[in-house]
Amino acid sequence: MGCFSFLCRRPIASPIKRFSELDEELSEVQNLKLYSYKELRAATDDFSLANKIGEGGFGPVYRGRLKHGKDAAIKVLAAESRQGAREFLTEIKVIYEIEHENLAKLCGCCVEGNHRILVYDYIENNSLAQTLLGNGHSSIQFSWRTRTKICIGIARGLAYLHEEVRPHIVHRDIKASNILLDKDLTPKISDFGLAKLIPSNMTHVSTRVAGTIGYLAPEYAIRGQLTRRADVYSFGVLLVEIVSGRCNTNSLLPLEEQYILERTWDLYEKNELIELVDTAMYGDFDAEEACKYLKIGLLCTQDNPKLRPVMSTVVKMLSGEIKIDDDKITKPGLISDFMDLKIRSNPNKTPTNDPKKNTFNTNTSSGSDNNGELSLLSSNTTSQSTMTFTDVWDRPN
Ligand SMILES: Nc1ncnc2c1ncn2[C@@H]1O[C@H](COP(=O)(O)OP(=O)(O)OP(=O)(O)O)[C@@H](O)[C@H]1O
Repeated sequence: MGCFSFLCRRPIASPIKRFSELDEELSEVQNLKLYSYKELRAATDDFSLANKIGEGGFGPVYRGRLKHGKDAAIKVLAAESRQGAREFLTEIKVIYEIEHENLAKLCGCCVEGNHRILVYDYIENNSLAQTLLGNGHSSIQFSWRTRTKICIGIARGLAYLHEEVRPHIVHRDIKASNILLDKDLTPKISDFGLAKLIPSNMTHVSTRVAGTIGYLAPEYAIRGQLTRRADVYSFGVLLVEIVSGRCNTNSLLPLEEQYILERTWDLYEKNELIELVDTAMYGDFDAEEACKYLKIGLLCTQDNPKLRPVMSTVVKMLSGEIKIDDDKITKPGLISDFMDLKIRSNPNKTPTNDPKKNTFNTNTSSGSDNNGELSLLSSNTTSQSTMTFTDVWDRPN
């Protein structure tokens, strides 16, 4: 059995050089609210550990109170961040001045010396990864009604990005840790650092592949051809996670249950989809609607991207405005089928169910900054294991 590992080999450019090139682009963003480092330092009590609320691939995130009493989430680009200055700029260019009930609001940024900091509206109830999929570490009860509201909200946010904003925006990293919940549990899509703008005269863009294993559409992961249907695929995976209350991959389960899409398809074929619905609701849900949601998840993750519905249609399906045609569902696309690859954890590492730990990044274009190698980027939330990722992919005989 051939076995090879993909390590992070991205050369780390001098931050000053990277910043000066990108600052020029930043100056083109109109009406950008700039915060001083001093103000953000005061808001977070000198970036104290007590105010730290999380850590992603970008760097640490702090809760802070701004001058006028408004709470903010303050995301500091870490010097060693693998997402880096480019993602900082993308985030600003893509979502600054875009407002929608289901999108996290970027209020402004700080660009002083080597400091690069993003400032967002503070969203009270953490992410879906930390709450619904957080293995009981949250006191929030996700009733069936709450789940439907969350699914429809995310779908609306995506439909807005895909179909209403010009040029259209593909998020590229839709996943449970990028869906934040406000005080009313309204979902807010966050983290636009990987987003791409699709010019109106183009059906797709060819790009370096980035996203998270388990949510990546196979045709995008393999060929790097990005369309809005790649987000639809990721949404489909997320939808099944929300209904089932489990992560897309769980290596602690029996083999046939480990991968959520394989499991969903298997149950769909046996007409037993109800088995997948989260037992944490103790049977208190609308069974027909829950199975319909799972079928919509399957429609969104079909292997042929053209068969996946567009997000405005998904909104209508979820809200019952249009009926779904059961007979039209075809098998989900799985990266493992596509590449004949199975993903397994490094045997020396404790298996993880943390959906936040598998950010995938490969360059399909020539002249890449990592020589076209596949790499797995750590996006750990724990401070111990930042950027040391050595997962192994196995190629079966
Ligand atoms: N606007 C916000 N309001 C409240 N908390 C936030 C906000 N933005 C981020 N957070 C918190 O910070 C954590 C880290 O967020 P971040 O977007 O940097 O990384 P991530 O999505 O968890 O991981 P990755 O970088 O791999 O996508 C989130 O899980 C959340 O708990």
